[in-house]
Amino acid sequence: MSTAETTRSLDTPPSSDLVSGESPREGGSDSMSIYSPKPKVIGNGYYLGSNSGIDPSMETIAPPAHASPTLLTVNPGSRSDSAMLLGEEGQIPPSILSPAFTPPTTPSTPLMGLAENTSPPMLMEELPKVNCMVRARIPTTTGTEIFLHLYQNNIDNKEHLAIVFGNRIRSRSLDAPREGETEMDRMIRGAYTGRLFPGRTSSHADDSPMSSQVPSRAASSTSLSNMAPTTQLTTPGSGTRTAPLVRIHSECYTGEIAWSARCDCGEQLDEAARLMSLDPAGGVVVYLRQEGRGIGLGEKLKAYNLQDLGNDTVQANLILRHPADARSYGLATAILMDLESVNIRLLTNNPDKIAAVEGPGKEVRVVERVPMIPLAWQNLKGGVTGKEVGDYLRTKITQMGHLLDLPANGN
Ligand SMILES: Nc1nc2c(ncn2[C@@H]2O[C@H](COP(=O)(O)OP(=O)(O)OP(=O)(O)O)[C@@H](O)[C@H]2O)c(=O)[nH]1
Repeated sequence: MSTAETTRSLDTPPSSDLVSGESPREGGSDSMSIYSPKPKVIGNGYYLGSNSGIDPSMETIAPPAHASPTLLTVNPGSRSDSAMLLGEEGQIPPSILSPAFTPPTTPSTPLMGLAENTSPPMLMEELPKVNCMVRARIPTTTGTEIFLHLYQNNIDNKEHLAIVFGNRIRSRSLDAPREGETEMDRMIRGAYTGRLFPGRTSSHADDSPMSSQVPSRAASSTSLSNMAPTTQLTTPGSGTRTAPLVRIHSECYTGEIAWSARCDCGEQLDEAARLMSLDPAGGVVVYLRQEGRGIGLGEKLKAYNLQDLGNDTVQANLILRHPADARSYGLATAILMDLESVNIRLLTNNPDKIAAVEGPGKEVRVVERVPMIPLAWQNLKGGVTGKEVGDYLRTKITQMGHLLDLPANGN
């Protein structure tokens, strides 16, 4: 399934009309982030892992991505490929340390050093507030119909998305009545039950001939509060599975749009969609606009050049003064709560993502992890292959703790 349309930027200012997660608390957005390793920050801005030979006492708060770089002296005893880039004096040429021109707007907090990569992620103190602005039915090229939900939030000005499979999952914030709106307004923003058809006049009643095939949840505030959740707790691996499949997917322009074989992001998105379209419990792809593990597209492209110069995906981020992973998942937690999908089966190999998406108060529960095994490693067609993706996957396993066994053939 093509994902091009889901990644087009529609940046708008954050809305003041936001619906909160279930247990909002006081606090600033600076505490929003979780998940990623905390970098060592040298001087006013260079990140290195704890195996860098740098005095750990120098660890401090990460500066903004556009902060001026500070040159770094590396430990001569641990000279690596990346250190080779640092020049004869062990210093990074200023030309490498250009400011981030596409800094992420999703806030993230300090991250842990690489050696601490497997320790539990810090959880945010407060979930962001999210509001589903509009929803629309998308018939896809595979024949599966999806409902695309567009969200605004109170911590960045990006429009994050939820791609909903099946007809059981609805957004509370979308369905909530808005002051002064007409039935036509509701239908135009997607707050209808069932299916739209020419001449339909009510968002609630569905008198279409296809009504038996579509959801029939009423969309009033009283009926919403009485609604049963779309998910029920299941014992993993047994019984009827009613928890939806969920994929928390981070934007990857290169892998989803530019046919990149450097990563498996496009393959993962397609495979998640395929699995969800087959699953009776339905599914949600929460599509977070945190390109390049949160560093932005421009910085990711620089990281690719550094990879071509002999560094791996983690080293490249570090050389560019970014953490190995700058993402956060509070928005995903809040969106899943809004979709009343609080017991989920999560498609991931990333252990930190599991802990992070559950939220500070376990607002969401991952009742099962469903691994994402690269198609090529299963000898299936359609997978991304090649040296670059092989190196990338190996680094994620060996350095980022991803729960995946390297294939015996070393593919
Ligand atoms: N900085 C950087 N980001 C990358 C690189 N390759 C892919 N990405 C980004 O990584 C993100 C996807 O992360 P992955 O590590 O593939 O997967 P994950 O979400 O951590 O874990 P899974 O749930 O198991 O897939 C997307 O935002 C991509 O744009 C790279 O070499 N450098």
